[in-house]
Amino acid sequence: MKAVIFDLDGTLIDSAPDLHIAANGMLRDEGLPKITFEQTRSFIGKGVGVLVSQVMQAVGAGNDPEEHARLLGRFMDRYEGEPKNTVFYPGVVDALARLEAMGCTLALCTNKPEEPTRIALRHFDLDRYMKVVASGDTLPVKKPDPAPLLHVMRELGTDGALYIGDSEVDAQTAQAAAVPFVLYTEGYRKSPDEQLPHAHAFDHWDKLPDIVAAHFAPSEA
Ligand SMILES: O=C(O)COP(=O)(O)O
Ligand SMILES: [Mg+2]
Repeated sequence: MKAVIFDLDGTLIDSAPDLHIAANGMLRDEGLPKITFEQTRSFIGKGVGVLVSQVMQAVGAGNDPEEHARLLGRFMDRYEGEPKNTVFYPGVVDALARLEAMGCTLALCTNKPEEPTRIALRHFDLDRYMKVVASGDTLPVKKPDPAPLLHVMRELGTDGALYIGDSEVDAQTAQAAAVPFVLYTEGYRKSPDEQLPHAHAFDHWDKLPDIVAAHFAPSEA
């Protein structure tokens, strides 16, 4: 099986604008100061719980667990609707269609919680491509733990795959799962691309089908 598993935020879709609007809306409700777009962007990748902790830390709102749970609830109330300012990265839909036509089996492994993942997949008509979906709360652990990625592979019934993602968390997850990692360089990573262990990298989705084809091509030997 040619299994290709994708990250969501920063890889297929640029969701940072909606996450930023939800974060600043929550802060405004609480009478707390705003954060910058760059701050929000840098807080994406480890799930909404970590994002809200980092927002609280950035505005000096402490780290009390009850306060965190309350603010997370307020954040989710604002985030969970239809995405309004989230867009595909250029070329994603064509690339997914080409991969499918090449006989690849596609799946998703994201740290975004199940409900907003479901809404985003439906909104962007991505659910038709993804045979298996693991979200941030599908298992008790999230990426960079390898369990969610291994879970997707088990559900697909394969022991080999490629993982496509944009961040340090995705690179670590793939490494821990012993799955080759393909880095999309235009997402939310904070380190230079050479510091993220990867088998291949691409900066435009037009380039991914050839990378996948070469990876799964039978070797000459
Ligand atoms: O919810 C997040 O923090 C990131 O989600 P991702 O795993 O799709 O990048
Ligand atoms: Mg990501």
